[in-house]
Amino acid sequence: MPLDGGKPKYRRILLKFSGEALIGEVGYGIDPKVVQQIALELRELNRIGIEIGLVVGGGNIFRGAGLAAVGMDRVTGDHMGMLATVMNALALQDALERLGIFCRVMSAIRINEVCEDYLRRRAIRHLEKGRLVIFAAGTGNPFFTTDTAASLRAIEIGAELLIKATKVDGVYSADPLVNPDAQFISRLSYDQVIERKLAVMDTTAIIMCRDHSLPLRVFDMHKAGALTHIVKGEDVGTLVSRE
Ligand SMILES: Nc1ncnc2c1ncn2[C@@H]1O[C@H](COP(=O)(O)OP(=O)(O)OP(=O)(O)O)[C@@H](O)[C@H]1O
Ligand SMILES: O=c1ccn([C@@H]2O[C@H](COP(=O)(O)O)[C@@H](O)[C@H]2O)c(=O)[nH]1
Repeated sequence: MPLDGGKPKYRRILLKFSGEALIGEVGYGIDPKVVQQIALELRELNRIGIEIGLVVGGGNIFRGAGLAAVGMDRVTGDHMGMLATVMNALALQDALERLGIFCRVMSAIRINEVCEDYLRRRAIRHLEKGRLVIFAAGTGNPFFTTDTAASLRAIEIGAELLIKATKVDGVYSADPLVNPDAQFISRLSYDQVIERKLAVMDTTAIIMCRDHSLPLRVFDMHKAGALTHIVKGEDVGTLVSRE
């Protein structure tokens, strides 16, 4: 969806996609149709000069906690989870490049034959040159999540907004996929998310956003055009900020 001449509100954003949402209709792994849809939306933002950092989860392939629950060493499981995010990042890079978008995957774990190492200054340089940067392998440390990696990278690169693209259309009073009576909430403070234990994003990530006054928007990644509306400053999904 074009911006119709409207000036974007944000110049640099960090977008976090759930890995699980990449499953789409294929049941496991990566649905090429979902990846293509995401790439098309990102092309529009890239075209109008928005600097885009991306973090993608790994829940469509492995999560360390899930592997530990069936007996695997937790750290090994987390390493597998981080490697899963690298695979997702490569799939997104491929789809973006096929649409003509310049893109770099930067990994928090060294895999030099596959992608670049994460270096903050180099990442910022890529963004300034109009390249989309996909931050892979989370924080590079076990016991963290890609939500926390997203808030960390957003703060490091000076993003003006952290956007969490997920399966639900915002933050609810309880998990809407579990509780059909959950109420949608359009605005919240960081402390309200923490005190009310609203589990849409992990607490470490919310605390980092709070401590660095980084606004967070949660929206449904399947809604076509929603990203463009967000970048224009429109009220899509839920905004978590200093109130
Ligand atoms: N209060 C709440 N409001 C909205 N969603 C909630 C809430 N509590 C829990 N959730 C759940 O949180 C999920 C958001 O997490 P999501 O699956 O997008 O990310 P993730 O777990 O970080 O990614 P991945 O799938 O890669 O592991 C939503 O799908 C929703 O079901
Ligand atoms: O900094 C990090 C980020 C992620 N992991 C591991 O990867 C998986 C997948 O990430 P999700 O955020 O759950 O999508 C996660 O479950 C961890 O096992 C990590 O160890 N460190």
